[in-house]
Amino acid sequence: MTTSTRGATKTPAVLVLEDGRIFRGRAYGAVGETFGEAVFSTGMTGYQETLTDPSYHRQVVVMTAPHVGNTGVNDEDMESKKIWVSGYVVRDPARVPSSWRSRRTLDEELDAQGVVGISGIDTRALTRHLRERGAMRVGIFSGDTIQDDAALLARVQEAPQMKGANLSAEVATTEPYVVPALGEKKFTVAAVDLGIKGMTPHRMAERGIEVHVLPATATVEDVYAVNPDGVFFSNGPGDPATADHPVSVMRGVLERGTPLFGICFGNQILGRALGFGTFKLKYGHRGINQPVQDRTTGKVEVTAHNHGFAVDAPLDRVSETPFGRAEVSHVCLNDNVVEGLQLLDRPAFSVQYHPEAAAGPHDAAYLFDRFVSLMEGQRA
Ligand SMILES: NC(=O)CC[C@H](N)C(=O)O
Repeated sequence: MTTSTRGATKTPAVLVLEDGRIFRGRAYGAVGETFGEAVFSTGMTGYQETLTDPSYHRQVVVMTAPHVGNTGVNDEDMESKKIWVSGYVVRDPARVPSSWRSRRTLDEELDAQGVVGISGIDTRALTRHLRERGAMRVGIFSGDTIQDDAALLARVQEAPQMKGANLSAEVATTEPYVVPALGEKKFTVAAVDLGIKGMTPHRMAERGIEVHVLPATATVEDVYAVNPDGVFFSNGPGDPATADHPVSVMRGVLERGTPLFGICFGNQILGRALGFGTFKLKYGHRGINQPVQDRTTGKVEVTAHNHGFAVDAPLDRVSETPFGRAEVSHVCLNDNVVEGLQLLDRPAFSVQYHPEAAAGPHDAAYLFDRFVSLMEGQRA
């Protein structure tokens, strides 16, 4: 058990939404100011994985779970080397975390990494506001950065929008690296890192895959230089409409007919490579309790999500694309948003959600096995 050395801070903090709504609370984590897109996550657990998911870069995450920090921070559950959220909003922070794995409090960790947060606000009212009005820009200000409300609002309205943001290069590795297969090596996969979570190569390694993680700037030649049995495109932050380079690399992979799998941003890139559009959802899907139907089997799975954009593809028919026939393989049962795509004439598929399950239920783990089957099929 770790007890906070910081204690419950009394430093005032203000959260200002771009439409002028204001919430007042207390500083949580670092004291200062921050800006981003306000989004809410409905996960009751898994805050460490959320905070370190690079797809949250430039987003201020509002937790709908009222009590956050209960299990502190451990050294095992990070999905990348640092916290990527640009701000963190909680209602009631745990003062004394309790877990045998805890090493520090969440408050201390946020402070150590310079992440500005706010606590003690009505996160339910804030979430309802975002649900009605849509995701929007937000600023959090604490300590000396607090000015009069009009001045703070003007600052928020100057902050960059998420629509049109090209962010993969800001989070992805700059150097290639290899995640070795666990046990016998059966396949080699080139994984294009657009903001990859650590659990994803691990899930492949568990299946005998040696994963060559490549920078977001990798070319088709870089991908084939590792002599891959399959190619993977990762999750990542930003607007998929800006991801022209990965789209052209993916088209090169589809032309060659190498088995291909994409997750989240990777699904949006497959959508674009096939000629579909992408669009911004009103407030997105974030959490670990989202129902999805696999239309190829009819089975329903409960899944982890983190996306603010989606693919615009027809649900009711097979589409003709430059790479043959394609269909929507998965759909979200809450709102009919496209959650997966598959090609019928080539070994390629993707999902909009997170089968790596970090955090989240493991219902969708079969998708990694599907990728393995495609690679086995190619060898047969
Ligand atoms: N997790 C992801 O890959 C997110 C993809 C994209 N940035 C979105 O918000 O929809």
